[in-house]
Amino acid sequence: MRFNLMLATSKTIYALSSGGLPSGVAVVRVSGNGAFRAAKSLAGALPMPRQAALKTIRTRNGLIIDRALVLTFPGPASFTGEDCVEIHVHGGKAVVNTLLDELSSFENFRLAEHGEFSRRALENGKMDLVEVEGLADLISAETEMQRRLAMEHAAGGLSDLYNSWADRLTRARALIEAELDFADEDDVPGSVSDMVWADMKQLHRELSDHLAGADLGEIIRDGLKVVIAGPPNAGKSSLMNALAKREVAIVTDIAGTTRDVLHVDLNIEGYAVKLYDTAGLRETNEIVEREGIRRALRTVADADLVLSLAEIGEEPQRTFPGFAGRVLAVGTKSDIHPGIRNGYDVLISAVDVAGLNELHELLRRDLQARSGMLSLALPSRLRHRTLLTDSLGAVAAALASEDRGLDIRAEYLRQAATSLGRITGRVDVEDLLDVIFSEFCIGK
Ligand SMILES: Nc1nc2c(ncn2[C@@H]2O[C@H](COP(=O)(O)OP(=O)(O)OP(=O)(O)O)[C@@H](O)[C@H]2O)c(=O)[nH]1
Ligand SMILES: [K+]
Ligand SMILES: [Mg+2]
Repeated sequence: MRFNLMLATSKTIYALSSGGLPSGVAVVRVSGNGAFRAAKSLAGALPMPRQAALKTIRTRNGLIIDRALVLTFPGPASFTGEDCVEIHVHGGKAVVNTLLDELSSFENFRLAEHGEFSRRALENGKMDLVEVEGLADLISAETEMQRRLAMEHAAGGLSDLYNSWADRLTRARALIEAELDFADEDDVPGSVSDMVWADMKQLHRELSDHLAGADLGEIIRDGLKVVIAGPPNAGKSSLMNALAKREVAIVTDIAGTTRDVLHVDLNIEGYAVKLYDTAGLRETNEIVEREGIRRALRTVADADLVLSLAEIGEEPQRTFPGFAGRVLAVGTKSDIHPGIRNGYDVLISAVDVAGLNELHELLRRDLQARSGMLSLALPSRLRHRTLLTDSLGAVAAALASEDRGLDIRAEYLRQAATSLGRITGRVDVEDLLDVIFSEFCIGK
């Protein structure tokens, strides 16, 4: 790990780590080299590390704040890597405020900044960047699939993969260096290159497959963007309200009712779905409506899936400018058009729910088809995608420059490993020689 322990002189931080007040219990967390000193002052003798004890918490003036569970976690075997203390008080606003006030009065103490406990964990090598991101996602996860994806990241599944790839790149370079530097000596196996490049081809495949999962990772994390589009009065806003189970959008029989893009978050079978209602598409000179239509088309272009609505009997639009994804043709108002079925993927009515269940089922199946692979070691952020693309590009460049010098090809592999290292925040320092010496007995 590159990060060093430069925190010896830094401040001890504290914060309310549990949710909003009032609550049954509130957890105040303290981290830093003053944590135990403060805990002793507040609670008297401290319990054994990692064991809870019920203590009376007092200000330095002897005022009792509360009776609370106190836990200590000596560094470096703590979340942040520093000495940490948890105080579980009753979750009253005044209780917590008095405790935080008291903590603020200790020398070199201050309120933690956003994410600062995790940041210290990162700086102390307790977690890498992907794990920190995973933890943040885990805390904000609202659907089961978001939770599972975040858990995979927080638990190091993705980091392990990137580290193993970075190790392979390092090893490949070590072998190339060996070939360059010690080509005359007997101990270096012949045709090392063949081995290296076969493995790099394989790595290239694994990287591309992994990148192909980025769409899904981002969809699970950010939600599938489903956009309702179609002509005025098709029943778009009525569908939005029916799926949201509340009156999000204004519904009238006036064509051109919706102007702004409206949005609700849905949870469909554990997947997050972002549903958008848009202005009815038609030719118009009315300035406000035109702007609404421009926004509608922009939203469609950014969609993962479009629900193209048309009142039964009308032709649903099958393609949209700038959108290459899946379009579901939805025939609306089935209650007043009985018996017609052809030309639509699903028929719905905002006044009875039969078709809505079918639409729900289509969405569920679409999401499941996208997540056909069940491994959730997927990149889930643009940052991951960008660096993975860089890494893949560098491996491809190394593979493609057969007619160039080995040193140039090795340099590409170094770049590939650096990009992977940037994802985890673990940009490898040079341990090339270690690898060489461990694999060959060059120092004879
Ligand atoms: N009978 C029946 N009427 C419907 C249904 N869905 C919508 N309507 C009616 O159709 C009219 C238009 O509905 P909206 O939901 O406002 O249509 P929209 O596509 O959002 O229209 P714009 O926002 O103007 O583009 C309203 O009078 C609705 O009550 C349905 O399933 N059955
Ligand atoms: K309308
Ligand atoms: Mg509308």
